Amino acid sequence: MTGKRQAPTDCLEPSSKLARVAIPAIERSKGLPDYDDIPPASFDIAKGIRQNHARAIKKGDLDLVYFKPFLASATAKALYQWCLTALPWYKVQYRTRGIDIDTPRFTTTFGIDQAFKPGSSLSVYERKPRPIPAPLQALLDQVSQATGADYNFLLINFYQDGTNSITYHSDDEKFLGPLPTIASLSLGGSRDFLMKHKEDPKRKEKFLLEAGDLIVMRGSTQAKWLHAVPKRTSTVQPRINITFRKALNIAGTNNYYKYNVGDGPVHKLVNGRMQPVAGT
Ligand SMILES: O=C(O)CCC(=O)C(=O)O
Ligand SMILES: [Fe+2]
Repeated sequence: MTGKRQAPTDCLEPSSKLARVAIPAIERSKGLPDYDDIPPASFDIAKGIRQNHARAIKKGDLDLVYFKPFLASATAKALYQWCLTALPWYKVQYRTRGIDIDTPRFTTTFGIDQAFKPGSSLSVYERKPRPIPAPLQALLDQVSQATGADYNFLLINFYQDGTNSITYHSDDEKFLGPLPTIASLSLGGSRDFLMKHKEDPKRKEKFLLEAGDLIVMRGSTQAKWLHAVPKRTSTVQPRINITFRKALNIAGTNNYYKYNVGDGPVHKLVNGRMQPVAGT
């Protein structure tokens, strides 16, 4: 796992946690805010894409593409601020194998799996899926174009400070299919991104992910490697990470909303810190 600083329960956090298809208006459900209220963005993602900054990192069963950066600095900043203030955030708590888990970061997600047919009932889902807000759909389209892969979900993490983390895991759930491509965009403060091989402990990688960077994990990377953003005791600036994925079926939608939205309150930024918002 990620070392001594990791809270023991953090180690048990499941790895689980992204529609080019337009999602129809979704009926409101209790406990979910009105997503039509997500404000539009003043920036134009398409104009903020930096070209020709991609490097392929292929070492046996490790298959990465690192865009450093993918977004121009001003666009990365504007997107960070917009995500932080416009999106509903959650701090999901759940019980697994008899242990209470408090997710050590804030999360949110948008999207619906590929099996969903527009017009069919959404009641089969454990939690109502939410349409991808326009600025994030524009971003998803650019990431899709640059990486040559399709995505239908965005999973978004907010690491408020060094106590926030994601433990070693791989995004290898069956509902992603074999050899999934997962693209991961960093915004805000820099954080270390660690990778280690599942079978060969000598094989390790470390990347300092900075604002605007996009790292893409492809091929057998999820099957053979783990990745983590460990806790830090040194001062780190708040960071947002957006991952792009393609869930093939309902299991993906149910899993992603369970672990990234859950049933608790929405959190918003109040005086620079995330706070639960009363009444939501
Ligand atoms: O924050 C990051 O860079 C990694 C996030 C991640 O691995 C995940 O959400 O599955
Ligand atoms: Fe991951």
